[in-house]
Amino acid sequence: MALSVRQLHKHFGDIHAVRGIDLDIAVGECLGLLGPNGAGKTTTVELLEGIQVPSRGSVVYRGEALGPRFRAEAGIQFQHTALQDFLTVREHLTLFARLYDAPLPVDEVLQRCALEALSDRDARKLSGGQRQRLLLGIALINDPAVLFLDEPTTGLDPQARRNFWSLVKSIKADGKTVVLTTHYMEEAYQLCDRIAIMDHGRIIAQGTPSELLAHHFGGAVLSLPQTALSAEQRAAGDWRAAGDRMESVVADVDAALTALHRSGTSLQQLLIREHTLEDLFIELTGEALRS
Ligand SMILES: Nc1ncnc2c1ncn2[C@@H]1O[C@H](COP(=O)(O)OP(=O)(O)OP(=O)(O)O)[C@@H](O)[C@H]1O
Repeated sequence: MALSVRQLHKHFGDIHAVRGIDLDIAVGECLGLLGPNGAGKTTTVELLEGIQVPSRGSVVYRGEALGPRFRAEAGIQFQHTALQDFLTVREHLTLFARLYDAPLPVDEVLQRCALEALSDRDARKLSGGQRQRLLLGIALINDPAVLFLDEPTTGLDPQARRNFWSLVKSIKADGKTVVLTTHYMEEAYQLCDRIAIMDHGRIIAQGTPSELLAHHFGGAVLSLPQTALSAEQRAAGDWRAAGDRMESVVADVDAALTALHRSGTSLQQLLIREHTLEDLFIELTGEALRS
């Protein structure tokens, strides 16, 4: 295992932010931590990074407590406040490279993160996506074995987000272990081999995306325009609003369609789709992820 966590707890005064987490992250795996705001994702990642000290429990990296080996082999993508005014992209990478005994050549990291054309630009003049690529470059400067990305694409436009995903995929292909927190279901689906869903400081489900879906759902999701359902049906609680339509998670599609047909509901505009991770997230936490 790259990282093993046992019975991890973190208190901030009266707030019990992390409440007994057990987690194993295999070498070369990309693990995604998902959860609603305040679930404890950032605190958990900071405990894994050694930035926060657990109130109770242990974090072990390759069989050892977090120590010099972990610090040499971990890469952390910081928030943009870590960037210095007046320094260029290249100067940032050079500055952070000095912190390590055997950093990667700055030019290699520039190329890796598609920053070559921006190397002399003042970091304050970067777009959101370019800044995230610089922060990723800083995290990669020590050629880490394990990379931590905390909400790396929040606030990026869809194109910049996709570009960032391609970069992370190429880094994964090098065999690096990646720990990622995200609010974006598609990001988790695209990048993560395994997903842990957190709520109220606990992991409430974990597995590969397909395992999670297979374990929690049979059947499918039915979708009808709101106008196709009677007020009584809408109030019954089996249907939830999804834009101008209503959706219902059903275990037995045949039985559900027969019941709808018998009740006189028009099925002309019926859509049937597979379950997604978003459905699972809502089912488990009662909240929608930010899209
Ligand atoms: N340094 C701190 N001092 C006091 N409380 C804290 C501190 N850091 C986090 N918390 C609290 O711990 C809980 C978990 O916060 P955390 O930031 O880990 O959640 P999160 O899942 O990352 O949320 P978000 O998605 O909003 O970033 C919250 O109630 C938060 O207010």
